[in-house]
Amino acid sequence: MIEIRDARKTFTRGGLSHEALKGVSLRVEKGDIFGIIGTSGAGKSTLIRLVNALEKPTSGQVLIDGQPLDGYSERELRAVKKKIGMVFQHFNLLESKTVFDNVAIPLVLDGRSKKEIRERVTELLAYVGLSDKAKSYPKELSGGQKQRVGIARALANHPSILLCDEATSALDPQTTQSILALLKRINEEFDITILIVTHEMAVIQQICNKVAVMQNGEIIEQGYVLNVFGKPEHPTTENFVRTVIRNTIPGSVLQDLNRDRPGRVFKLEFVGDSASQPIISRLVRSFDVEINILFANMTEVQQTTLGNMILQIVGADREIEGAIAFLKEQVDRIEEVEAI
Ligand SMILES: Nc1ncnc2c1ncn2[C@@H]1O[C@H](COP(=O)(O)OP(=O)(O)OP(=O)(O)O)[C@@H](O)[C@H]1O
Repeated sequence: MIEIRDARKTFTRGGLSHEALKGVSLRVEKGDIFGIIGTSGAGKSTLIRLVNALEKPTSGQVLIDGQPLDGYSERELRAVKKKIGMVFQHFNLLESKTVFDNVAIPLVLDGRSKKEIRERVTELLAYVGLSDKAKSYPKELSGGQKQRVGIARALANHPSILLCDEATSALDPQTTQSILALLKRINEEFDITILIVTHEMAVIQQICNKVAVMQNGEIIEQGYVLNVFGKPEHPTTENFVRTVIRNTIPGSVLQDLNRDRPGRVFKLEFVGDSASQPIISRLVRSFDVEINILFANMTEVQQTTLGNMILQIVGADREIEGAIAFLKEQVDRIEEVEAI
């Protein structure tokens, strides 16, 4: 379990100070895949560096399994850090060492025997699917393979926490998928808590169960991924959600629509079961209206379907009002799109 309590971090350079974290609090429970998303400079990396004690907060506390990091001696802190694996955006592999030797680094530093190292590295390379690359050098690997080496190295000491700083940002979409699948498998099979920093909402959507959105050194929204995706509160969160769940139509379409066939346009959102109900056919059977579906989309988040639809309702005012009242009962959110 990771807990951050009102952490502030001020960097001072050349007489100028910058507050990178302005009182951040969050709690990552055992077994979570917790995503931190934010634009560049939001403070994400600084936050993750507090968790592995690469930085100390200017004020506030970081607790691992209930114990504050600032309460440990240097020696105790080293033991705690051994239980925290780190995966980096640019892999941070040693180019002069083979894949085997890169994965072995934490074990060598920990003073393990040659036999132990050989067994553990062999096991890890098999786990990440790179048994045949043990003698290769990093420059002979693809980006995805390099990241698998980075992940194997991070797992070497049987950590209970894995920190991933933009672990897929340097990879193409297909490789990103396979690395995310590997992280999810690690979380499930070894019960490793994962804290993942990213600027891509698709990463959050695919593997995280909880998310915190950061902006200018603050957490502006946090919660279960399904809730945040279903009902983003802050405009920045809404913008992030819209990068993976689109729900807009071009203004020109709206303009043509209202000129050719005046009606009212609504955005609907469905969560879970309501996404699979035949709501539109019930609507046209119950009210004397015409429905023009302009956009429809379904996305899966945490094994739950989120649906979005934009539709135009044409008909007499009274019928449209009846249809809106019906929709309000059936869908999770309804919002009128203003005419242009
Ligand atoms: N060691 C440092 N010295 C001075 N300023 C720093 C230092 N580390 C980070 N900062 C500043 O703190 C702010 C937050 O940086 P941080 O790297 O945590 O953001 P980020 O959200 O991870 O951004 P990115 O996605 O671009 O990495 C930035 O304005 C950055 O310039």
